[in-house]
Amino acid sequence: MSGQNSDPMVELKRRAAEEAAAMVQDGMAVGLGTGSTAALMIDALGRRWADGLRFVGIPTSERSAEQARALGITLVDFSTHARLDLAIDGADEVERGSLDLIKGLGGALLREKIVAAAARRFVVIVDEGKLVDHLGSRSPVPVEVTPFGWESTARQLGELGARVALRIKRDGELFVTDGGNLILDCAFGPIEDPRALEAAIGDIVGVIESGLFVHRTSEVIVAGRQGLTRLVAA
Ligand SMILES: O=C[C@H](O)[C@H](O)[C@H](O)COP(=O)(O)O
Repeated sequence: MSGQNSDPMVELKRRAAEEAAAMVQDGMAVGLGTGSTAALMIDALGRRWADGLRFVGIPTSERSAEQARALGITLVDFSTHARLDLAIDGADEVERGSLDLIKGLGGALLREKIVAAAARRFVVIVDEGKLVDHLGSRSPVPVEVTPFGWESTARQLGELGARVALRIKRDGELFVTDGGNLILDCAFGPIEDPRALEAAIGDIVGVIESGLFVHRTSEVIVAGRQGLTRLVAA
């Protein structure tokens, strides 16, 4: 992920990732997100680590763990760090105003949500194309479910008004999360009340977690063609 890229938006996302990485201070416990934008941030942290910054990280996926480890970053878990100073991650959609999110198109939503919930500050980095007026406008809501009975779980998610698709990889194999579960991508269209929908999804037996992140975001760093913008939760 390191090195120069000729795509101007990737360069802007790299700047946003660097700005987020600059928030990490010596001695912090930091949640390390997942996805292409979070990978730019982990790269930026790797450069700071090489310059002498010392912190510990809890990764939100095996992918991010591997990347961080390769950069020499010390990784820990919740047994020693039940509370994190900061977590930094990408998102699939960010609702203007509320800064509520949809996450999980990369399949890491469960660990990402656990890490975000444990963090004193949760900072999100996105490009401006991820900003929406209503969550669900473009992205489905990924829902992690147990493999046992997933068809029944899918039917109940459908009854909430979603078009439900079991996630399959490009090679035709089932997508299986780091936790060994399945993902149901639930297209609801624009969501009027994300908090109520998150609760309704969570009530369905077989659901482990949804990719709706409501009232969790502290700050969003947006990479746009005009430069970087910081949006702060009210
Ligand atoms: O499960 C994946 C995560 O929620 C990602 O943070 C999200 O999908 C955004 O990824 P990207 O930065 O690659 O668009």
